[in-house]
Amino acid sequence: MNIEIVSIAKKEKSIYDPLYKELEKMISRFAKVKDTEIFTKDVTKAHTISPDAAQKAYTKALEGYIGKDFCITLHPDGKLIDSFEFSKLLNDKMSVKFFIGGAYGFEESFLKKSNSVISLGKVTMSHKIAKAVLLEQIYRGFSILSNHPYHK
Ligand SMILES: C[S@@+](CC[C@H](N)C(=O)[O-])C[C@H]1O[C@@H](n2cnc3c(N)ncnc32)[C@H](O)[C@@H]1O
Repeated sequence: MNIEIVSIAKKEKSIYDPLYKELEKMISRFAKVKDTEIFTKDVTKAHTISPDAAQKAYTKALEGYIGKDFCITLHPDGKLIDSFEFSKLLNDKMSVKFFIGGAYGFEESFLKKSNSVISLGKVTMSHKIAKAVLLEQIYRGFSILSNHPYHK
């Protein structure tokens, strides 16, 4: 199975990189994870204009990715699900794409194009922390599906 995490984020070194690597290694027995970070010139410019302009720029930057495969968008106001429901989203899929937004989140039209819009909890996290939590839930989800003791 292939998983791609597409984030509105600058391609730069992060203190979380070793954690991402470790979690991706754990997941690798179940799926291959591709980590795609996108931050276009339009996004940089839109950030100086308004939150609406920023959201529109995110949609434009991500339009080549949404609509292909099973698309799951992470959004603080999305459907609050537990790890068992999360695991069902991974079940029987060849390719899944997860989307993590920028500082201003997603515009409604982008959310409507997603197959599923989920919340990882009622708190708002930075995109970098959201990616770490997402990776851990992906590993936990596969552990649930394969009855591996990690999830207990
Ligand atoms: C800094 S947050 C954006 C906050 C923005 N005010 C909003 O309402 O979406 C950046 C990204 O991290 C992800 N994120 C942060 N907290 C989340 C949560 N509790 N559940 C799901 N995704 C979350 C989302 O993809 C979000 O677009």
